[in-house]
Amino acid sequence: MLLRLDPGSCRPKLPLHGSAASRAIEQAALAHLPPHQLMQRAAGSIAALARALQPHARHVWLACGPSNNGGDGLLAAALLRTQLPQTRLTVSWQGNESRLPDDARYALQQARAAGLEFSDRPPEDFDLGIDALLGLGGRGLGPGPMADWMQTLQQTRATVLCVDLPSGLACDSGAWLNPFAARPAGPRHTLSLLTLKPGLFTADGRDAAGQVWLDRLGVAADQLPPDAWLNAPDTEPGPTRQQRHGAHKGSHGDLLVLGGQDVSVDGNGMSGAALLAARAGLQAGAGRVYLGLLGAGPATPALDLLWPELMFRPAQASAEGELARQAITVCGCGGGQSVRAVLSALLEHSPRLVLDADALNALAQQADWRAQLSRRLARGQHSILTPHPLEAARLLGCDSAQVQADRLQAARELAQQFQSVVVLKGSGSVIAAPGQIPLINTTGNALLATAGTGDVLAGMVGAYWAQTARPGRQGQMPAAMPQPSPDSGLNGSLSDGLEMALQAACRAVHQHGALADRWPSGRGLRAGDLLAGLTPWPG
Ligand SMILES: NC(=O)C1=CN([C@@H]2O[C@H](COP(=O)(O)OP(=O)(O)OC[C@H]3O[C@@H](n4cnc5c(N)ncnc54)[C@H](OP(=O)(O)O)[C@@H]3O)[C@@H](O)[C@H]2O)[C@@H](O)CC1
Ligand SMILES: Nc1ncnc2c1ncn2[C@@H]1O[C@H](COP(=O)(O)OP(=O)(O)O)[C@@H](O)[C@H]1O
Repeated sequence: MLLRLDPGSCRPKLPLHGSAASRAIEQAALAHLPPHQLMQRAAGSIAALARALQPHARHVWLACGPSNNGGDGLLAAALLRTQLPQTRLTVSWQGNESRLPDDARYALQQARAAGLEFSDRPPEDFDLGIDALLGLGGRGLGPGPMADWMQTLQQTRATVLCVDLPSGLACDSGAWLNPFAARPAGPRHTLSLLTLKPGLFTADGRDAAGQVWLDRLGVAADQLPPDAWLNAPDTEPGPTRQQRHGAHKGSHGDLLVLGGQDVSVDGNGMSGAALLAARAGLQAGAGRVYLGLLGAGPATPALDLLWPELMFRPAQASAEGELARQAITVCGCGGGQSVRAVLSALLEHSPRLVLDADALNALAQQADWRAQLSRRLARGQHSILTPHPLEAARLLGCDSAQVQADRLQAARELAQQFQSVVVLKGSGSVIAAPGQIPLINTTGNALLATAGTGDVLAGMVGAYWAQTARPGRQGQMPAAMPQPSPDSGLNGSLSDGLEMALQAACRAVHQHGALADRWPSGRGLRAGDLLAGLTPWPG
């Protein structure tokens, strides 16, 4: 059965299996099925999707590689020959007949028996291209006919259907291994077979894959634990605040935002970043939002005229005093070097701390703060880190290309090292918690690639967390909080406190991306535009 995956509405939470698990599931299935049955199912599914995508195609080009991915394409071509008698089909095949796996050899025989037209040159004109060059076993394409075909498939304005994975996309990480960019010119679809692969949803994967489809080929994928889950927080509307009556502003949690370095400090004024985070916190439903601007000078505002609900407080006194011990604190947005003045106190006292931007950069510079952060969980204090790839790289002591080469691993490593929930931002944000299977977010797009959207996210994370976890209620799951389901990707050993942090992060990241996905096409998106769309937890 074909399943179309729509970002933002993937429910229930779907498991993602990397190459090793996918191969193990494939081997187990092959052992119980008659010869060639699995590949026949794969070919049937490819042919069905090809017909659905281009029902009136005049010319279909199938580029087929040297092994089973190519076998899928060859067998689909044989099927399409009988299913689309009026359509011209051209097959380009590259491989060594003496080294073909059994299924692929059978597929080549079927394609030849069907009387298909073979050509080493892509047709001048085609309505549908099928990329069946490399799948699970693919490496980057070196120079040669396959690389030329792949480039044709990237440059064409015709629809392209990738079989299992776009050729040369790393299944486990979404890293694009080819020397040319993963930036298709035309509409693109990927039909993932048997399992959904993590690489389709993060790093270069989303550009390379386009619209993702899944066919499990009649094989259950629950035999092996997944390598990741798709992030699908419960978006069913619960009772809205209008439908609840007993609450007061304290019931919705307090949020303290510390950041926004004043321009007088070193000429780098970033007050706007903290204002965005604080406004986002208010709009995402925190009951009370306090704002401490760092490095305040005589001209530092003490009032947000557009959002007078925000309460201004001296930053350092708040970090060291009662407020930081009670509230959820979001620290770092536009903090510059001034963030150093408050970080140590927060790491010591704050029960629930979101660290973003310059707070992460400061941590990267100072080993004793990193050690302090790592010890917080054991002391019952919880932390959420929201790095973009460069901030993650600074924390890990590598460069951002290395982070992007394996985002899942980078997020897992950060979560483990700092005993924190981690949101590694960017296309396909990865959310990880210590010892847990990470999640990949499906919402969001490059409209968010503009200054300040990360500050809005940090405020949202803080606000959702404030509504789910309040000091003094530690260990209790509020009624509004969806309880972890068996398929939630969270194992039983996750403490309630960490679970709440993880759920707040998952929900915030999902909603943040969904706002950009719903934004009218053709209109630019400023970070501040996101604010109007924010809703409190859970309504
Ligand atoms: N068995 C079945 O019934 C089913 C199979 N299925 C399908 O099989 C796919 C997995 O098949 P697969 O394991 O044969 O791997 P695939 O990706 O086709 O090729 C790997 C080969 O290519 C070679 N190679 C790699 N990179 C290269 C490069 N740059 N340039 C040149 N050569 C390169 C590599 O060479 P080597 O690394 O050994 O030197 C190796 O020989 C899976 O994605 C799905 O589509 C499903 O439909 C379910 C049913
Ligand atoms: N191409 C993209 N696709 C999806 N989300 C993106 C993309 N680019 C940026 N984002 C999102 O936008 C936000 C940017 O955050 P960040 O880099 O911290 O910006 P800033 O510090 O300017 O606020 C993150 O939530 C990130 O995941």
